[in-house]
Amino acid sequence: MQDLIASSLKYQNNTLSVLDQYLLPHQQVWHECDDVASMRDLILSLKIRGAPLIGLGASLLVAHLAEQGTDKVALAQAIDDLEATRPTAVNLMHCMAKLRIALQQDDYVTAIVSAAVTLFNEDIALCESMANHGAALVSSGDNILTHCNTGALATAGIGTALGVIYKAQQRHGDIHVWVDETRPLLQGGRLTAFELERWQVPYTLICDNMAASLMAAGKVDKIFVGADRIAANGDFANKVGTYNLAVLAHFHNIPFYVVAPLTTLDVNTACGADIEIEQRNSAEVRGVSGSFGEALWAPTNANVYNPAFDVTPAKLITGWVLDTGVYDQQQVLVGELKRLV
Ligand SMILES: CSC[C@H]1O[C@H](OP(=O)(O)O)[C@H](O)[C@@H]1O
Repeated sequence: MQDLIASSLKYQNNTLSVLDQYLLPHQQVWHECDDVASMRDLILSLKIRGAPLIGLGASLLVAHLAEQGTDKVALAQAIDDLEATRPTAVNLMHCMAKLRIALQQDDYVTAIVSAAVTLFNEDIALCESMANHGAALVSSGDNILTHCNTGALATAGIGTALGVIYKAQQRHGDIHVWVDETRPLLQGGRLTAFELERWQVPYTLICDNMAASLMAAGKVDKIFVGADRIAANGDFANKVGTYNLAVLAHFHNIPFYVVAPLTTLDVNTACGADIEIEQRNSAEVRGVSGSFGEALWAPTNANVYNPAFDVTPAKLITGWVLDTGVYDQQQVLVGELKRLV
């Protein structure tokens, strides 16, 4: 398989490597991965994360195993095992479905490798398209609020919502970003801040509970977030805390956009209530850990509610920014999204 290089995932000299996003921004550690158990651990521990990226990482591993001579039965099991790691981000299921089709071909090794490479290169192009469509919605001087991390670290390209912000900054040169730190795993404070600094985009880091007062003070002009799964009716699941922002944006009449590639759209899921929300380990809420070590502040046995995502209803969304264009509520209401796939 050819070399494939992205910000936090690379296949180089027949070796698959993952940048440990749990240790960013203060440590940059790459992990080599050549088996399903390792990839499952990397995905479950969010060392590799981001809806598009986990699908691409899993796909490259299966392609690597195929080239190494793994038999069809073991490859089918690998696809099933990887698909079962995280239930919400549909990009993973999209990628695994493509590999299952490839596995049915006579020359399944070539077909799987070709599918994995295509998925990777397609994602780069999808990011560019989303960014161009989304950047057209940004005005000079905008203060944009974003949640979690949706940049190059989470995709093979420049990202989804953060790709829009990056492209808008290239065009205007005067935007500012409010970055939700995004508890409990701090993808915003650790990863989005890291990426915006790299891109020299002015930003201000805030705790998630500060967004409301910024909106009330008129300091937020637009909100752009990513998605893990968009249902057929336009409802979507995204990092927990996204719904909070959507309700606040609606109350304050602030445009609220979801940015995602078509691989995030799941027309087989009718509405947001049908999206399975990943429940994560209690320890993530009782304290925090990362490259700095760990801190435990809650009682050791504190009961915890820790959904990784929440669901935002279509009625709170101003626009859906996809690689195919921008869609408003009226278009989504009449089923425009379903016609895209
Ligand atoms: C372009 S990434 C989309 C999505 O994935 C993130 O979740 P996680 O960090 O748990 O993988 C977050 O919800 C992003 O908005």
